[in-house]
Amino acid sequence: MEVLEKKYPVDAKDYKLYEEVGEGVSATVYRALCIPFNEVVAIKVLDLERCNNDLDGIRREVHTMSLIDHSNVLRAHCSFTAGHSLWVVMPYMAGGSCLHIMKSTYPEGFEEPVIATLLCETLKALLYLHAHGHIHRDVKAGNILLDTNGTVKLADFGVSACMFDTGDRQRSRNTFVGTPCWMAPEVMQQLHGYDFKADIWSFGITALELAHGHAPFSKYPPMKVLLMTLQNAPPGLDYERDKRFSKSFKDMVAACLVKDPKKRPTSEKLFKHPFFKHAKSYEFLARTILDGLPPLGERFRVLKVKEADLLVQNNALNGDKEQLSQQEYIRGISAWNFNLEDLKSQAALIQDDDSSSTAENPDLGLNRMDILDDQSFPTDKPSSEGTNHSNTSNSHEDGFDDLDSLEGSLASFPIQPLQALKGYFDIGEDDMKSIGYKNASLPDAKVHFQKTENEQLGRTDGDNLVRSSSLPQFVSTGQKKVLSGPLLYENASSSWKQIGDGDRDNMQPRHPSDRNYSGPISYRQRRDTNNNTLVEDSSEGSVVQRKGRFQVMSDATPKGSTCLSSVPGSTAGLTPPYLSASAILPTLQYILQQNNLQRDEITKLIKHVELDNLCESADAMSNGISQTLPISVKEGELLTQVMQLQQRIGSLVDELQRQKLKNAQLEKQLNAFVGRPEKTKD
Ligand SMILES: Nc1ncnc2c1ncn2[C@@H]1O[C@H](COP(=O)(O)OP(=O)(O)OP(=O)(O)O)[C@@H](O)[C@H]1O
Repeated sequence: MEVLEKKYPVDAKDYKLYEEVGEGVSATVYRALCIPFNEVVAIKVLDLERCNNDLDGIRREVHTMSLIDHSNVLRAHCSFTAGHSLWVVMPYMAGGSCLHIMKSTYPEGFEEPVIATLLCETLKALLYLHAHGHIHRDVKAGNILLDTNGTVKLADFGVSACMFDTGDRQRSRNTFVGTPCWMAPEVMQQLHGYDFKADIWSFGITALELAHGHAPFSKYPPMKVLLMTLQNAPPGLDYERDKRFSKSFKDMVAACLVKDPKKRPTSEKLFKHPFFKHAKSYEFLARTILDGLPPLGERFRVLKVKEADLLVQNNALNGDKEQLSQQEYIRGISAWNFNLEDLKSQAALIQDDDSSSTAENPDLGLNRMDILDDQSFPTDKPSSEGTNHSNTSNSHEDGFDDLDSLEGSLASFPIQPLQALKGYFDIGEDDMKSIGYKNASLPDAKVHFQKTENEQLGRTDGDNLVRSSSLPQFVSTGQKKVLSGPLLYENASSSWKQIGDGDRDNMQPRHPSDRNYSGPISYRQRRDTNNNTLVEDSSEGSVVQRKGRFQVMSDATPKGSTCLSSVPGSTAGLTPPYLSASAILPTLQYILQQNNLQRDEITKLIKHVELDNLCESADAMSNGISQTLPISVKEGELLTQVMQLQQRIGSLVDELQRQKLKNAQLEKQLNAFVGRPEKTKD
C-alpha cells in the first residue's frame, strides 16, 4: 500500500544509473538509485528512435502498466522521457530473469519442482491480466523475473505490448513484431486475430524453455521458426531426455501447445491442472536457484563477455553474419519485425484444422491434446514412459535437422513453398526447377506415405504421421496413405519414408540425392554435400534485412508480389476431377489475397512514380524549362484548374476580340447609315 502512495520523481536527474543488468531489443535495463528515496530501482531505458510507435502510445501503455496491481506482475513506478529515450522506473528484481539464471547456472534447464513453482507464479500473473482484459503477448523466460527472496514477477507487460503492439498495429502498419519461438500459430497467421489464448501457447513454450534451457526451434532463423510452428506438430516433452519429467508436466505442456486456440485451456482452467500442485513456495526458489548467485550486474557482465567471445569465435570459424545473428537469437534477445503478408497468405492455406484431417481419416491428424480437449485434466500420475509420440531421436527434437526435412515440411504447403518464399530466400526459377518444383501442379501428383508402425497398430497419434502435412487429406484405403491433389510437392514419383519412430515432423524423401541444390541458389540453408549436414549459408537474403537485432522489414520492397508467380492460377484448369471444392477454396482465397496485395503494391508504385515525375518536372521548370507538369493527385488537380483557367481566359480574350470586331462592323454600318464619315483608326 505504501508503494502506491509513493510518487516517484519523473526527472532523470533524480536517478543515478549504476551498472547494466539487462538488455532487450530496444532497451537497456540498469540498476539505479532513486536519489530522493534512496531506493534501488531498475530503469529500463528505451531508445525511442528504435521503436516504431508514437510516444503517446508508449506513455499510455506505461500508464496502464503502472495501474496493474498484482504481486506477480511487475508494475512500473513511473516513466518519463529523457532526450531520445523513455525511462521506465520499476522495482529492481535482483535475481534477474529466469533466462539469465539458466544461462549462467542451469544451461540444461531447471528441475521440475522449480519449473512448477516458476510457472505457477507466472500463471497467477496471467490469470490476473486475462481477468482484467489484458494479453501479455510476450511470455517467455526472459520476462519472468525473480527478486532475491524468490518472488516471481512477470515483466514487460505494457511496455512490450505498446512498444511493438499498439492497437491495430498489424493492420495499420502491416508489420509484425513478436518473438517467433514463443509466438502462437494464430498470432503468426493473423487471419482471425488472436486473444489471450496466445499467452497460453507462449506459456507452454516457456515451460519447454525452462525444462530445456532454451525454447524449441531457438536455433533456427525466423522464417524457419514460423514455418515449423505452422507446419509441424506442436513441440512437447517427448524426447529421451524428457523422461525425467512427470506425466502431469507433459500433459500440462501438451494442453497449452495445441494449435487451435479454442482447444487450449484458459488460464483459469490451466491453473487447476494437477501439475501446479507441485508448486512450492518462493523461499524454495530462493534456496534452490538463487542462493549463491553472484550479483545480477556481475552475472550479466560475465554473460556478455561469454557471448562476445562466442560471437568472435563463430565469426572466425565461418565469418557468417547470419550465424552471429543466430547467436544473438540464442541469447534470447529476440524481436522480429517483418512483413507477414506472404507467410500469412501461405498460412491461410494451411489446413491445420485437426478436425478436417481427422474427418478425412480418423487415423491421421489427431493431436494428442484433441483428446484432452475441453476435458478435465488427467489425474496426476508420475510417468516413466513418454507421451504417445515420444521421440527417441534427440537429433530432431527442435525441428529439422537438414534441408530435406525442411522441405518435407514445406512440401505440405498447398502452394509450391520455395517459389512462395523466393523473395525471402533468393531462389531463382532455375533453382526451383532443379529441386523438382514446377509452375503448375500436376493432377497426378501424389505423395505416398508408408504406413508407420503406429498406424498399423491403429494408434491415433497423429503427430507421428501426417501431422507435418497440413493439407487436406485425400486418403485412399489400402496399404498406403495417399495424399494427392494438384497443389502438392511435384516430386511425386519419389516415395517418402518416415524416419525414426517418433520423428513426427520430418517426412523425408527417400532419394534426397535426386535433388540438385547446385547452381545459383542462394538459400539460407544449404546442404553440405559431403556430410549431409545442414550448414548455414553465409549469404543473407536481400529481402530479409536486419535492423537492430533480427528485425526483418520488408515493407520497402513489394515482397508480396514475390509469390505471385507461384500462385497456382492455372490450378483451375488443372484441377483433377477428384479435387473437392474445399481444396480449391483456399487457393482461390490465396489468389484473392495476392491480388489485393498486388493492387496495393501497384498503387504504391504509381504514387511513387508520379511523385518522382512531379519532382523532376518541378526541377525542370525551376531551371526555366517549361514543361507540362504530370498529374499528381493534388498538384495535378491544381494544374488542371490552372490550365482550365488559362483556357477560359484564352476563350474570353477570343470572345472579346470577336465582340470588338462585331462592334467595329456595327459602327461602320451605323456610320454608313447616317452618312457620317468613317472614323479613322488611330
Ligand atoms: N526490473 C528489472 N529488474 C532486474 N532486471 C530486469 C528488470 N527488468 C528487466 N530486467 C532484465 O533486462 C532484460 C531485458 O529487459 P526487457 O525484456 O524488459 O527488455 P526488452 O527490450 O523488452 O526485451 P525483449 O523485447 O527481448 O523482451 C530482462 O530479460 C531482464 O533480465
